[in-house]
Amino acid sequence: MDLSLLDIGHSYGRTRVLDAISLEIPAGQVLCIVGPSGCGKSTLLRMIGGLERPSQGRVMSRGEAPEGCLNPLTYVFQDFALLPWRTVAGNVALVLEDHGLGRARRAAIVADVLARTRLSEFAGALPRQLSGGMRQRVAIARALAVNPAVMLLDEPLSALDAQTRELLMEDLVGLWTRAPFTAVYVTHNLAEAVRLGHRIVVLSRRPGRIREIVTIDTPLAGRTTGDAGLEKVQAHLWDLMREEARAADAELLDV
Ligand SMILES: Nc1ncnc2c1ncn2[C@@H]1O[C@H](COP(=O)(O)OP(=O)(O)OP(=O)(O)O)[C@@H](O)[C@H]1O
Repeated sequence: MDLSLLDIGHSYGRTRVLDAISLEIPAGQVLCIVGPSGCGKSTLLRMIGGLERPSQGRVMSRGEAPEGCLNPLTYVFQDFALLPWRTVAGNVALVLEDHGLGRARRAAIVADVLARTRLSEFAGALPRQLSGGMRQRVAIARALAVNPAVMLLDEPLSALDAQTRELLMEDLVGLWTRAPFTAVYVTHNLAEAVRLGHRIVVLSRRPGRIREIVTIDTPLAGRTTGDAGLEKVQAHLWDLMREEARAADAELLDV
């Protein structure tokens, strides 16, 4: 399933948050969205996911969701959003309830996504027994369980330390390489964007408009931290954002 954003604009009261956003989100690619604080990245993601309706424009989908898809647009949040009283397997199984799947089918899906996220041996653990990185792997497993048409990730690695982020990026690349998925990935972190994005959309400060869309042709599996080509792209992204990030920062301090 491909998504198209057609001339999206949005205001909260008198505050213009997004303006003239037109964008293609083709199946099988990871699209990263970067931009200064408060430029409307999360708002745009909520609109793509149908949680909020834009004041102008629309989000269109084309084509079928993948076979076995139980929830076409599925979120992964920064804070993991796991139920503390449910085990790892229980948290993943939760999203499979009420879909008319038999017990065996549900168990097979849970086993499959826990294996893909290397969590099988932690199936019976509770979230509080896990590290932050593992909790986020559970959240990713839970998202994969519904076989979404598009996975919507809002700063999924921001709560994690640098080493854990690195490991999670490797996990995401591995997951995508074995079974390509479609994702929209909002991040502050330009290093994450150049590691994970096939295309990177740079938004201006509020109201967020598209400043540039950067395409990276290097396959995800071939990208490494410290790669000179990627660092050059990252520097270019920062050039696009630096002044606006400073202005956005000052604006927030004024409030
Ligand atoms: N429900 C809402 N009602 C009113 N204003 C809102 C609402 N949600 C977001 N905003 C405002 O819209 C602007 C964009 O917010 P949003 O969270 O989308 O930006 P962002 O780019 O994701 O920010 P950050 O990088 O800091 O996470 C901000 O000024 C925010 O205060």
